[in-house]
Amino acid sequence: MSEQNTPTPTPGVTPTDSPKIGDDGDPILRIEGITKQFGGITALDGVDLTVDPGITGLIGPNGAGKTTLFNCLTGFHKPDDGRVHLYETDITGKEPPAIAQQGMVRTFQIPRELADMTVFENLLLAPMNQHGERLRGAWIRGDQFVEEEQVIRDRAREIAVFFEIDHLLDEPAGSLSGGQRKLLEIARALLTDPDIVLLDEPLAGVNPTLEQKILGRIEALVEDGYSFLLIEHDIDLIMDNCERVVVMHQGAVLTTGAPEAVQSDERVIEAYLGGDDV
Ligand SMILES: Nc1ncnc2c1ncn2[C@@H]1O[C@H](COP(=O)(O)OP(=O)(O)OP(=O)(O)O)[C@@H](O)[C@H]1O
Repeated sequence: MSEQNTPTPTPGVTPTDSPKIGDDGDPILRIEGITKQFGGITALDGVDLTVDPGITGLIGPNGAGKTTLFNCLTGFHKPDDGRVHLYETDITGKEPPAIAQQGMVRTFQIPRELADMTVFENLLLAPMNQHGERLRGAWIRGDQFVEEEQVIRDRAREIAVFFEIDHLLDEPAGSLSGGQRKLLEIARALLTDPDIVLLDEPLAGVNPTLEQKILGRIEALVEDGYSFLLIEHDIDLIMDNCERVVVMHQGAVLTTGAPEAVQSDERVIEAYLGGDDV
């Protein structure tokens, strides 16, 4: 990422009691043999993958299985076979709130905000839905118990400032532009205090200025110890902004590696030229 896109990191985004793990280089995610079928369609055909700290791009032609993998990792679909470990914890088959409590959340291609509620109310809902130890710890400052709702409200405001949507807090979420909805979606994910966020095409349909803003925020969050797995169809954007790239094809991992290596891999070129658009 270019320096001009780098925002000032906002300390308030990083919870005081939740050190981001991964400095020692251990993988965040270990995915072993994940399969998923829909009727006669094999969407995932034995996905093996480790995801390291930082920002990892996930690419592949249409129908490669990227979104289905996100769904299987975050509990929205139950895999038919295989295991998923988040750090040392086996999270296979758990429900989304339980996986969020363990430290992994996802955003959706089509943001899922509640249109009739305000932006602020939408932000408050995210952690309220994720009651658990991870957030509860943040409510204790020293020996003093701070009322949970006030802490959540404060963090919601901090994160809104960080994503520059604080001027919209009282607006109905349904009145936001497409790009602002994407910012709200990521902000909501951050409020659950994750270690890793799975972003499903967060930049699709976003204008270039906002795109750079979102990328800048992600970069700042990575510096703060958060990790991201990012589905994106704009290959140049993935190559410019990701430390590692995973390529999926026909329900399996075709290859992983540094952007330059992946870009020049004949199998990757063939997969994309083989029919589908990027
Ligand atoms: N709920 C579902 N029911 C039936 N088939 C599904 C379902 N979800 C996904 N599929 C099928 O599984 C395969 C993988 O789809 P998936 O959406 O995971 O691919 P993708 O790589 O995310 O594609 P795209 O880049 O177009 O979003 C496709 O053949 C798709 O039609």
